[in-house]
Amino acid sequence: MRIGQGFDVHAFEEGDHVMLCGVRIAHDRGLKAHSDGDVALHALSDALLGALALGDIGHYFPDTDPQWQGADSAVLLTRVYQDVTAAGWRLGNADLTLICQAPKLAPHIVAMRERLAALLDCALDQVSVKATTTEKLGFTGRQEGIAVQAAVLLEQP
Ligand SMILES: Nc1ccn([C@@H]2O[C@H](COP(=O)(O)O)[C@@H](O)[C@H]2O)c(=O)n1
Ligand SMILES: C[C@@]1(CO)OP(=O)(O)OP(=O)(O)OC[C@H]1O
Repeated sequence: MRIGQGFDVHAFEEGDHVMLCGVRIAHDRGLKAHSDGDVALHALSDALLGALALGDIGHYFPDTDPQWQGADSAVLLTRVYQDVTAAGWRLGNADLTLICQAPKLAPHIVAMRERLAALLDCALDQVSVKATTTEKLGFTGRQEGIAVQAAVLLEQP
């Protein structure tokens, strides 16, 4: 077994939605990024890479490369997971904590888990998505951005 963890932050900017775990969520702000800004998929991708000591997504998909401008982070995650499976590993389980004061994420948790399960070709109970505020403290509490922590366990089939 291998364990990995990932962490990512993106700041809010003007916009009308955020992408989280591949799900489009209406909001009065967007997330500033080179890609589509899916901070949750970035943290998860980093956790998968970290589990196998393969580096990070900035190394795989540099934000200086126009190829990844506006990229769908689901495509990036899929590429990362292809490398994981090609190396002989598969997901045991993943657990994500999404940290923001807003938007309210509870109504979207099931859709996010379903999307992750589809992207990682696994069962729903292998992917957990949780949300927490920081009680209005810090940059997430001031609604300046969203942070995500991800943990994964990989197994060899
Ligand atoms: N953006 C968020 C943050 C939290 N929730 C849910 O609210 C509940 C209370 O959160 P705490 O800050 O006290 O940890 C909890 O059940 C979260 O799932 C949310 O929906 N959206
Ligand atoms: C995804 C990539 C590539 O488009 O850019 P961003 O969307 O800015 O995201 P980040 O988490 O800063 O780093 C990974 C990237 O290089």
